[in-house]
Amino acid sequence: MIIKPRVRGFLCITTHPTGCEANVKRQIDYVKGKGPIEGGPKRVLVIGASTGYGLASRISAAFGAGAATLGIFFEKEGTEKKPGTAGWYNSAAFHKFAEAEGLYAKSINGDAFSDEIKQKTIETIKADLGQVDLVVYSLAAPRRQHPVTGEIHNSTLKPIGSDTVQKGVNTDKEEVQDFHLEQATQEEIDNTVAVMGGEDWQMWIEALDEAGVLADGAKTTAYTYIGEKLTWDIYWHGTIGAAKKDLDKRVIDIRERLAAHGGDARVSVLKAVVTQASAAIPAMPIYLALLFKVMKERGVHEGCIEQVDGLFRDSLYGQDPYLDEEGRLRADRKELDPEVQAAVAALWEDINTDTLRQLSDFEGYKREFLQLFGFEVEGVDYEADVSPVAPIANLV
Ligand SMILES: NC(=O)c1ccc[n+]([C@@H]2O[C@H](COP(=O)([O-])OP(=O)(O)OC[C@H]3O[C@@H](n4cnc5c(N)ncnc54)[C@H](O)[C@@H]3O)[C@@H](O)[C@H]2O)c1
Repeated sequence: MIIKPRVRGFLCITTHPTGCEANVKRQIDYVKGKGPIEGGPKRVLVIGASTGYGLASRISAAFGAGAATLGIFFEKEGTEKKPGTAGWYNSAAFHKFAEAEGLYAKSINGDAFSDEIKQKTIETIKADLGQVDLVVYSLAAPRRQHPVTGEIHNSTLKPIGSDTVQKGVNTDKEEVQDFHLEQATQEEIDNTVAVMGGEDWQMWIEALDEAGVLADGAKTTAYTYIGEKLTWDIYWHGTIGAAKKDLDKRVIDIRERLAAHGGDARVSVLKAVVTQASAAIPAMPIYLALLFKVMKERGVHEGCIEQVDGLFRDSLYGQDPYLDEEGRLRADRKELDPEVQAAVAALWEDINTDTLRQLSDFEGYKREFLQLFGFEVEGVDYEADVSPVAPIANLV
């Protein structure tokens, strides 16, 4: 089959297996090029392991620290007629490369919010690894069925306290528009916290700990974004920010639990990057296009793998971690550099449909967006026939 991109809003409904494999390979090569991660983890569980920051975490652990990895994700397999999701192909490629180097890799495809998948994970760890010494929590989901109440919570991306008008780019028409965003109701805030807050992270750690599968000294981290004034209305001060603040609350108990066995729990703050999750956030595409322009000009542009590889080396397993006053690990320092933020803010003022391409790196944003789905990846022959059926070796 010849597969071409078909973009619908913030999604691309087709994916390219060869392009996804090339993306994974590039990330592996990046990590290997940096050399081994001193004192890195050896048995790692990654929840949300198939795309974005979770995939980069799995790659950093495996190819930087030589770790055995167990990955949890929710993806769709391709058929002869229809491509699967990008995370499926990424994982198939990850398994292929890991196994070629003799690295243990197993994956579980299912709903990480459920008790069933937590149990399956625990059984797999017991059978194969005994225990794990790092748990990365990198889920980004639009909904969650609560395992106790059975209730389905849907997350929303809205401001809190008042309606706002936010400049954004209509990615279909490629026009800059004002988007009117209605303030969230309390119910919407609560539902977003239920999906993207820390309860599920805490449930995971409690279940793993009670089953005795966390090694002495085990660490865990969950990822967050804070950003600066430009995105605060929609992010940090909005519904998703409320969920992220819940991580900051929950981490205290999680840390206490792990500290009892010499371990640690941290929220890690990562920079804004293009992922399937961030493409759905209003104002993020335009912010990213401006941020790319400014950070590329300064030679400090980074994507998922550069961020996570740095987080592992400098902070999670570094001698002198970048900690903030709240005890979070910070990998977003270059994005929040006041000079970078001031430059983005100045461009933001002047951006409109006519100046979109001149003032921002919208082309770079679009390319990275398509690359998430395996398109526009260098060195890939998109005219070549490709099978959408790609098995994942060692799927539990
Ligand atoms: N993208 C950014 O700019 C950014 C910045 C800082 C922090 N973060 C945080 O990083 C984390 C990961 O986000 P991302 O941007 O890499 O997202 P992503 O969409 O690329 O990845 C989400 C992952 O979660 C998995 N997943 C979703 N629902 C699931 C379910 N029910 N069961 C099992 N797996 C499920 C997916 O399969 C995938 O592996 C999030 O906490 C996000 O807030 C993202």
